Amino acid sequence: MDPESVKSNLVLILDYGSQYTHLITRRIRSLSVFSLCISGTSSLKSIVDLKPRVIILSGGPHSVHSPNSPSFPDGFVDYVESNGVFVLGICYGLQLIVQRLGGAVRVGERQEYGRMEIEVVRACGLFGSNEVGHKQTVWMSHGEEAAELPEGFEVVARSQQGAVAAVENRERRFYGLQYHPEVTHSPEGMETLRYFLFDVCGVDAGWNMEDVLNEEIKLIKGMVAPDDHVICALSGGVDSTVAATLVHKAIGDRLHCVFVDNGLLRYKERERVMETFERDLHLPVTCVDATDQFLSKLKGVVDPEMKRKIIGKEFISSFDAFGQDLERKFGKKPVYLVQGTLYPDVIESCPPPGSGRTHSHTIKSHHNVGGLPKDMKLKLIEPLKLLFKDEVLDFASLLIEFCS
Ligand SMILES: Nc1ncnc2c1ncn2[C@@H]1O[C@H](COP(=O)(O)OP(=O)(O)OP(=O)(O)O)[C@@H](O)[C@H]1O
Repeated sequence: MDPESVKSNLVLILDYGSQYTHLITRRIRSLSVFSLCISGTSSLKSIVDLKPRVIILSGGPHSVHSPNSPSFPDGFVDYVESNGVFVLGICYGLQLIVQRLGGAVRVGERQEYGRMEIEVVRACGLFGSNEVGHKQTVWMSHGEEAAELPEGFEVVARSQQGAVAAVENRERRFYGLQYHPEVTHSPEGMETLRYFLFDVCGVDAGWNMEDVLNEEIKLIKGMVAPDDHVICALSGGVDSTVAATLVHKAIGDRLHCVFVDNGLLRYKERERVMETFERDLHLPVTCVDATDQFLSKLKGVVDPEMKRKIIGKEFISSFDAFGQDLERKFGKKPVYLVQGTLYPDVIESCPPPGSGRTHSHTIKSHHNVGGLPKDMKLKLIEPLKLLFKDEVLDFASLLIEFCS
């Protein structure tokens, strides 16, 4: 699928702090549809800029009645309606829709936690061809419930206790599930997400790792000028190795990898790592023996936090020295630093919604040794920053095929 089609089928998750939000993102991707997760309190502009086809409002630990409970921005409803964007609220997300569109949410007499049975009470795209009367087990986790629906909304499923379990307003393209379809305790949950995305919203599937790989190579080639040099610090772990292999595929030997032996490696780790890089991955790597440098600085230090800081600082100084060597050799300072940042690193570096801390749109990159210096001149290349770990493993298998 070409990058434009991927973008035009984007499913955007607005995160209200549920422990399952990443799982929703992951589940949607497993249906070959690209999805991104941003804070539920993001500005309207940051939502509009992404031009999502579908928006999912996640669950969260809040009450819609709390004064500081997180919500979508003003103008959101107008925006989605005038652009034909479909919206699905899950748990707290459903309650937000109900409350903000003129219905009422109250503390339920029947607070529901754990496995429950729900019954379809009205034929609806969310449940595909399942007819009225179809029962399924779902995972509930809510204290409040939709007590009055906004005008034009219909209940399409109820729990065994009679609480609202699913709602829709087809005309306005708003849908809601009080339960969590993304968890395996809702065995038919994936089917429901599938019906919603493909039958209700008409999303096209087709996002795949091969396209991601080709697109990343294209991006890196476009970004790094022909006389630019790039550094990558390799730990021997999956993330930096995959990132480096990809960048090497894109720019060849203008990538310079460094592996630092800090004297704290496992038995024969240095030999094993270097052999893997050279023999199996054909990745040129310089091994820096900094054992004395690290161990002399760590001598006598017992506080673990202090040790961590010293190690971080010494790593940075080893990378600096490596950069200077390259500058002497090529007559130009390296311009970029490759990092194996993953999507969870990116998401986790945003403050949780409702925490009172402001959401930052500049996502900080925190995947590095002991923190990068604030005045660092190197620009970052983070080719894996939109992928989850298991996606990186798929990506790696593909990359190995691609490189062999
Ligand atoms: N011995 C080392 N030599 C060079 N760089 C290193 C070394 N150890 C760690 N790094 C760098 O620091 C980053 C973060 O280190 P950390 O041990 O937290 O890795 P990680 O998050 O598990 O990722 P990875 O899978 O790449 O190891 C690594 O990705 C790598 O860029």
